[in-house]
Amino acid sequence: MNRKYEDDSLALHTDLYQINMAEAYWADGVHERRAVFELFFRKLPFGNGYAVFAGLERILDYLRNFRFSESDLAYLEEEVGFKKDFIAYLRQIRFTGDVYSVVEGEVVFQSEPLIRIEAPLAEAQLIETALLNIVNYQTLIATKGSRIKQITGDAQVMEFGTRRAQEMDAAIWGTRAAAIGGLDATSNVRAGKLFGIPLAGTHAHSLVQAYKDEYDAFHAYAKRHKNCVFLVDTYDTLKSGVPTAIRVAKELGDTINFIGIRLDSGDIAFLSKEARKMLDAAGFTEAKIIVSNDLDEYTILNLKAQGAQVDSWGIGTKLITAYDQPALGAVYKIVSIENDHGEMEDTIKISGNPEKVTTPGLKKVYRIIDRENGKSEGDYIAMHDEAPEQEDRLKMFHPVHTFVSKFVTNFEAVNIHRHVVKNGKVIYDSPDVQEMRAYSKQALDRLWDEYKRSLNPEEYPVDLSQRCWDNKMRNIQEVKEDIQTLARR
Ligand SMILES: Nc1ncnc2c1ncn2[C@@H]1O[C@H](COP(=O)(O)OP(=O)(O)OP(=O)(O)O)[C@@H](O)[C@H]1O
Ligand SMILES: O=P(O)(O)OC[C@H]1O[C@H](OP(=O)(O)OP(=O)(O)O)[C@H](O)[C@@H]1O
Ligand SMILES: O=C(O)c1cccnc1
Repeated sequence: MNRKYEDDSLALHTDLYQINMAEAYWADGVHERRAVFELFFRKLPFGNGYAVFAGLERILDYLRNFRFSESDLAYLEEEVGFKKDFIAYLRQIRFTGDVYSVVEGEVVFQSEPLIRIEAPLAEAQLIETALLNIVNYQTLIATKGSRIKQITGDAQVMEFGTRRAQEMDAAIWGTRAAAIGGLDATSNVRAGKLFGIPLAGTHAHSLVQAYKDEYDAFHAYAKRHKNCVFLVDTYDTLKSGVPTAIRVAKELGDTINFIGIRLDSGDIAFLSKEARKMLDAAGFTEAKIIVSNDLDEYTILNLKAQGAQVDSWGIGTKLITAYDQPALGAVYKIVSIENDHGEMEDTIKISGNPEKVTTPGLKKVYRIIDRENGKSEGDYIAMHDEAPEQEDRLKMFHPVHTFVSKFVTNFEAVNIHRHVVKNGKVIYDSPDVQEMRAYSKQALDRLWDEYKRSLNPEEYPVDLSQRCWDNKMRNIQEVKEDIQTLARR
């Protein structure tokens, strides 16, 4: 397409209001003030007891390349109406701040900062939308993938969703996120190439229809493919598909690896049990039964309860589109800003809903791990200069229902963030997706089962330190007093 402005940067992948705010900061001379922003979500998705973080690699790439291209600047000036002096400022802007983030595959929870940005105010503001865009989607899909994997256990799960994803970017990054969450393979070849995710796949009904009958289709496929999975539901699964697959597998013997069959319609529980009997009776006891068709963790759980004989699951639409909850709802909030005297000052956003009141100040998040059993007791948000790892006894209390509290002893307090960008330079090398997936599995092993069940899990504690809580209350009080003073004027 012949566009007037080339699509050659991601700097405009933002909301107009971010640029408008940056202009106000710049015109007022406060754009360079140090600011701290936190990215977090308030409610776990899918009614799950945890989420799996994903998106960091793309964020780092975005920050590394953050700059307004000449076509961006031309567009902003010519079409949106920004003035030349501000355009000149935008021309030279780069991301020069610091970023602290949890790693991809990390198990994360509600109301805790996943990413902390410490940067000049205007820079931190301009990157908000892209960061949220990336984390909201990727973390959502990684979590959905992890939820599915909790139900399927060791059985192979393949990601089949590209055709149904919300466009190409979603397919690619969603596939990657699903793999981080635990999926074993993908049918998306580009995702295999880019991220090293193992590829898997069978064939479609069109192959059978192109040859008219299953016998010829399976033979044609087997001529060029050693590993064969035959799709058996084009005409009649039990009368035609399965018997033909068995016949072709017998005829071809050792010349192929008859991996098994795929079922893609009908009553999966019934058909899989019948197919299993037929395969076993024919001597193909090792042949696998692969199923697909609008599956998600709920159908899979139900199918397993019905005794479905399934070795491998192919999951598309409901995973890649996060069908039952299309948005994570992560937000990006300022918690501290440099004042006129060059000191950092906490800032708070008040809301009638206590869960929406932000927690001010520069903070760190610790995972409190029981030294005896290695399990996570909860996450603990403390002011940056506290050192919970040096305490013997830690009081943990619910940030809203403060009477819910407990003391922990004999624990390890692990800072869950890594310093990933320093003075604008990326200092963290993302591991490959398979490592992230393994890391996520390990992180989940440290969670009690009560937090991992797919239905009505227990709420994992994400608590504030006493100082953090006191600081929050003080900030609320100060805002109230300021409002009263204003009202008296
Ligand atoms: N035994 C079962 N118990 C519960 N759900 C099942 C069972 N078997 C299949 N399903 C699910 O029921 C839904 C059936 O959908 P639908 O009626 O559209 O499929 P179909 O008519 O069999 O096949 P298609 O329309 O794709 O050719 C799918 O989500 C499938 O995963
Ligand atoms: O069902 P999903 O979880 O989205 O998995 C991907 C689906 O894609 C293919 O279907 P196809 O595009 O041929 O459509 P159909 O099977 O629904 O007719 C495949 O046969 C799966 O059914
Ligand atoms: O390989 C498969 O079987 C496949 C791939 C994409 C979508 N549905 C099925």
